[in-house]
Amino acid sequence: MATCIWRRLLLQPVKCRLACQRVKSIYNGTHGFDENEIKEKLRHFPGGSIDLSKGNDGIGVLTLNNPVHKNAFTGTMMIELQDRVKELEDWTEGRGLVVRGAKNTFCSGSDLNTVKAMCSSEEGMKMCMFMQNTLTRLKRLPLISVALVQGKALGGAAELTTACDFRLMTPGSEICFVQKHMGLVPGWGGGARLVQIVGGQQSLKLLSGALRMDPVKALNAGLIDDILPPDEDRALEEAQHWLSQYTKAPAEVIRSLKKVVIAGRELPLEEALKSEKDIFGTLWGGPANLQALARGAKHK
Ligand SMILES: CC[C@@H](C(=O)O)C(=O)SCCNC(=O)CCNC(=O)[C@H](O)C(C)(C)COP(=O)(O)OP(=O)(O)OC[C@H]1O[C@@H](n2cnc3c(N)ncnc32)[C@H](O)[C@@H]1OP(=O)(O)O
Repeated sequence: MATCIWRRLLLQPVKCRLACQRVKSIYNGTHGFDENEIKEKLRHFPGGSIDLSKGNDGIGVLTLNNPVHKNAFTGTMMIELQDRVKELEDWTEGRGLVVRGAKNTFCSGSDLNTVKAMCSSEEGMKMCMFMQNTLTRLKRLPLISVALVQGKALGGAAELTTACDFRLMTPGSEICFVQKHMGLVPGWGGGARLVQIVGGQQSLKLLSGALRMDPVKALNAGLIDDILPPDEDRALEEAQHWLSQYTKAPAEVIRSLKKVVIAGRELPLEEALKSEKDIFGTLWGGPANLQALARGAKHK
């Protein structure tokens, strides 16, 4: 289906096509998915918040905030996550994003009270489609995102980390796909994304063993990109510093680079190549390009 949407977009004129890349959800009415219906249900399970701060430097910080329950996702937090992702889609100055949990822990997955109250297969599927839509949009944001894992990232939270471009862990933290222990498989798209990140063999081990991945194991498995120094209170600063090596350039350049990678990741080769050409065309002869030429940049 995603390929179908991309195909349709690629038949449109360049300007419109690039604008339309914002249509990024997987499920809609044609799949029998009624977003308003599931949102109405999720509203019955309130608590916590998803906070977004957007820095003047183009770096955002998205905080899962429900520390009394280890930042577990309540129903309203799922809705708020979607709202914040929409806000980020409209943030044209954005270049980077850190996703983290409040109070030095990451997130313990879905709120178990919400899970217990929505235990029919039909309700589970609707929640799963809602979260897949949101996390797919998060992964497709035209900015570079990094999950900062302090403390535990369990179940749905482990899936959330895979919806970021990069993952960082602090010493003592843990990522664990506990779904097997809950009699489940990943449902927020984390299974498919995990395979893209670490490959099929490693994914099978991580999921079927519900392996508890400490930072060293996670780094060796290719699940994370780095381990931060052991100063919990400076972790956000360290993550922002780490991210800055990938975001130091004009916003339009970073955002275009991410779009090229999304196309390469998601489209058949010929379509990805055409998309790359279109994106290239938006930068060639533009301000950043002309300034670099005027500077006579050397890449020693
Ligand atoms: C797998 C499916 C997936 C989905 O697709 O939706 C899910 O994500 S289901 C959720 C999977 N996660 C869990 O099962 C986590 C269960 N919790 C734990 O294992 C532990 O609480 C912990 C996260 C390892 C933390 O342990 P500890 O440091 O010892 O703290 P407490 O256990 O005392 O927790 C403090 C407080 O927080 C409540 N809590 C923790 N996680 C959740 C949660 N996911 N939902 C609701 N509440 C949660 C915990 O019950 C404590 O509350 P109080 O007892 O009221 O103090």
